[in-house]
Amino acid sequence: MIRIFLTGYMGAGKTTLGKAFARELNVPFIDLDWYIEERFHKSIRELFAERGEASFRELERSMLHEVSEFEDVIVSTGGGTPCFFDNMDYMNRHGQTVFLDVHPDILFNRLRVATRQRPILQGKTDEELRSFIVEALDKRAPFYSQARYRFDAGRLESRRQIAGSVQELRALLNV
Ligand SMILES: Nc1ncnc2c1ncn2[C@@H]1O[C@H](COP(=O)(O)OP(=O)(O)OP(=O)(O)O)[C@@H](O)[C@H]1O
Ligand SMILES: O=C(O)C1=C[C@@H](O)[C@@H](O)[C@H](O)C1
Ligand SMILES: [Mg+2]
Repeated sequence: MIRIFLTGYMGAGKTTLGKAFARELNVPFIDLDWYIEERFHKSIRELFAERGEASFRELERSMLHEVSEFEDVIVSTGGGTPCFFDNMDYMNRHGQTVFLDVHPDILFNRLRVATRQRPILQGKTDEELRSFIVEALDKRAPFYSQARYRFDAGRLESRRQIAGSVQELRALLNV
């Protein structure tokens, strides 16, 4: 049985790598953000706006529990998922966990072109975004570091790099 949770900050590559990894292993892929959006027929941005973050986190936790029941699955979590409740511990008990560790400069370059659909980053200037990322990584490090594996996902900028990263991840997890 393969049940793997990919965690990491926004833009770390959870969705990109998770999708490619699942295809390689021939197991279903679930992106927790997409799963929530489908279930509630609303975007993450709308859910944040309508319910507020605290209520979103409750809902995210219950959806995490739901997808953790599946056998043979690659789950890409939301960027904040590991940092609330006992979610990290829960994932460690239910499968293999990976922290996609990416340098803040790379995250900045990836995220500055895509802040619109990410409610937490919306409306920030470049300088605000840069320091926000550094501070958030600092705050979240104690949670992300509880993942069983750490993987450098800094090379996802082309199909070739994604394919290479998939092979490296496969070797790390021995699957
Ligand atoms: N087809 C592609 N071609 C080139 N680069 C890509 C492609 N797909 C993804 N990337 C790169 O991978 C980065 C990681 O994005 P991704 O959406 O996978 O992160 P994430 O961890 O899922 O973020 P979030 O928590 O916001 O959902 C992108 O910003 C982009 O730089
Ligand atoms: O880092 C975060 O807190 C978030 C990341 C996204 O995946 C979404 O789950 C949402 O935008 C919150
Ligand atoms: Mg994603």
